[in-house]
Amino acid sequence: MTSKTLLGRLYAAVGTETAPALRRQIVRVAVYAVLQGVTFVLMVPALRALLRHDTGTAWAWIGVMTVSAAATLVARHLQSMGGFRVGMATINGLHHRLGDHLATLPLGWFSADRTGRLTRLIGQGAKDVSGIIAHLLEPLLTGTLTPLVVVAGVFVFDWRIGLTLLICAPVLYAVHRWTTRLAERVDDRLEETASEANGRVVEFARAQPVLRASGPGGPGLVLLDDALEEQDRATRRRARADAPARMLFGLTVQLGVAAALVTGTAHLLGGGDPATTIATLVLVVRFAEPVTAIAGLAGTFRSSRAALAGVTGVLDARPLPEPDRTAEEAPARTPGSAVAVELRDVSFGYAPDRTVLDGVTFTAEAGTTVALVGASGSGKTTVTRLVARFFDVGSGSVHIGGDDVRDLTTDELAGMLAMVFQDVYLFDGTIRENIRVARPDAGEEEVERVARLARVDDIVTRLPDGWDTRVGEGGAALSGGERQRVSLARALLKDAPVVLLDEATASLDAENQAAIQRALADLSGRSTLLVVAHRLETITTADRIVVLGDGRVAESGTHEELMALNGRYAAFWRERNRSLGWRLATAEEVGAS
Ligand SMILES: Nc1ncnc2c1ncn2[C@@H]1O[C@H](COP(=O)(O)OP(=O)(O)OP(=O)(O)O)[C@@H](O)[C@H]1O
Repeated sequence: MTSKTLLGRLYAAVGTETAPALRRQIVRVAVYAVLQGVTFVLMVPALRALLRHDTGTAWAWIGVMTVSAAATLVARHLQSMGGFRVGMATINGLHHRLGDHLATLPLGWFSADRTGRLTRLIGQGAKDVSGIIAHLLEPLLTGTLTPLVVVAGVFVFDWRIGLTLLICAPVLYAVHRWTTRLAERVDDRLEETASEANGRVVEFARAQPVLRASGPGGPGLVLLDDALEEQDRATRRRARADAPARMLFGLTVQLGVAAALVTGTAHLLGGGDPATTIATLVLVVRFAEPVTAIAGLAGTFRSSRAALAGVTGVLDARPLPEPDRTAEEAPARTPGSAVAVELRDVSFGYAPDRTVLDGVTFTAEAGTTVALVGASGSGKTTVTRLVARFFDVGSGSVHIGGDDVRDLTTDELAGMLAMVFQDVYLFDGTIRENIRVARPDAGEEEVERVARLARVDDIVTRLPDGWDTRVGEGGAALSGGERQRVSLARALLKDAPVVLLDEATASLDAENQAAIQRALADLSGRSTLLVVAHRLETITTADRIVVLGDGRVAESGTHEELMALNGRYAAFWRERNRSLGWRLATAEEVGAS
């Protein structure tokens, strides 16, 4: 990445709030870089006068140089303080910008791997971006502006040496670009292998029960080993690529200096003024210092580039289009009353070449319970995600209360829905706080009522500090079924017009089954319930069953109607009953023995 695109991206990333402060900081650093160059240049007339034994003129120039050096020091102090200040403001600003932007992104954007990368981005990434301002701006500008001022000064004193340096500049730039590109290629590979290795380590830790069952040296360990070895190889390749790149750049700079020396010496031998030439050549050496410093920072440049790319990648993610109207123009609605959910000829695929839903049409009338049934992968969960607008449909439309979900703002849609999905997230707070998230102004009795209905009170009595027990990050202190019960309590408290429920696929214990049943009974009538149903009880008691197959609605009706049809649903039902019967029989046998 060139300095220009780095700065351009930096501007875009920090946003309009921090951009003016960043601009001022760039000016501060630029003033410092130019002053530093001017101080270097002032050395030439001072040195020339000394070489000519003209002490009076020399002292005058040394005086001017001292003033310039003092100004450089002040500028340096101001830019370094500014760098720190603007860097801190950038971290804060980026956290807010990322937070605000994330809140507008479709829920479907938050896949597991993205969420993993986001954690790193918000912590380390924001720091790395602010590091560009605090630590990279200075070498970047002093590595370009200071040498430019030096070259201009050299021109004033000896145009031949100046011209030699000017000819070297594009060569230097080309070599810098070339070596950077080479190193970037190795870097990309290193980044890839590091991500792969990180993923494998997490997988290795998470999949311990499975891996242990497959014995030592099992496939998990082999995969992790391979990933770590690949990362190791990439690290060594980078070290091998880095050193020659840096050496090549340093060599080019030295060649430039040597060319200037040769030009100067030739001029001297041809009868040029020795004082001016020698003083100018001393200045040339000054030209090399900041330029060479840039090469030493190549690695930092590249990691900053990666951090910036990560941040801009998130900030560039497109939010779902919001309707172009004010809150007052929102469709009128009776609060708390159930509304119909309708899918009209909906087609959708996660990837363009793979259709998951292909012309799905059905209606869940207001206040009814609709069970979505179908083979694994038939798109049941996808239907609920489209209703909640995790993604927008490919074609067709989804309506809630008669309105296309795309015509509702994110807040309006969120206000109408309660979601009880399998991957329930609980905040690291108490259970009470976790339920209350659904409706912060709910009274104490109401919270306790819904907790009883979802049988959260049973969980509470088992916990060491009862209601005040913290549940750990993500609800780690609770089992999956218990987390879902807290989530059910949230849905009950929210009393949303539409409730989307993804029943656990794993067979539930009696307590969790009872919790779901009571919650569903409480919600039915008051809310429209769309349930990805796995339990036979939920399915048979639903007002309507929608059977998905081959991306379409294969059958739809009540349990009795579908059984009479003797099609896909009847086959599914017989199959489920058989497996359930087998399980019950086994349980009885176990009990009898
Ligand atoms: N985030 C995703 N990205 C890409 N493909 C996905 C994603 N989520 C689901 N799919 C694919 O879409 C298809 C439908 O998945 P969906 O989860 O809706 O099925 P389901 O009927 O709910 O399955 P199950 O009963 O096993 O939960 C599957 O082939 C699945 O692999």
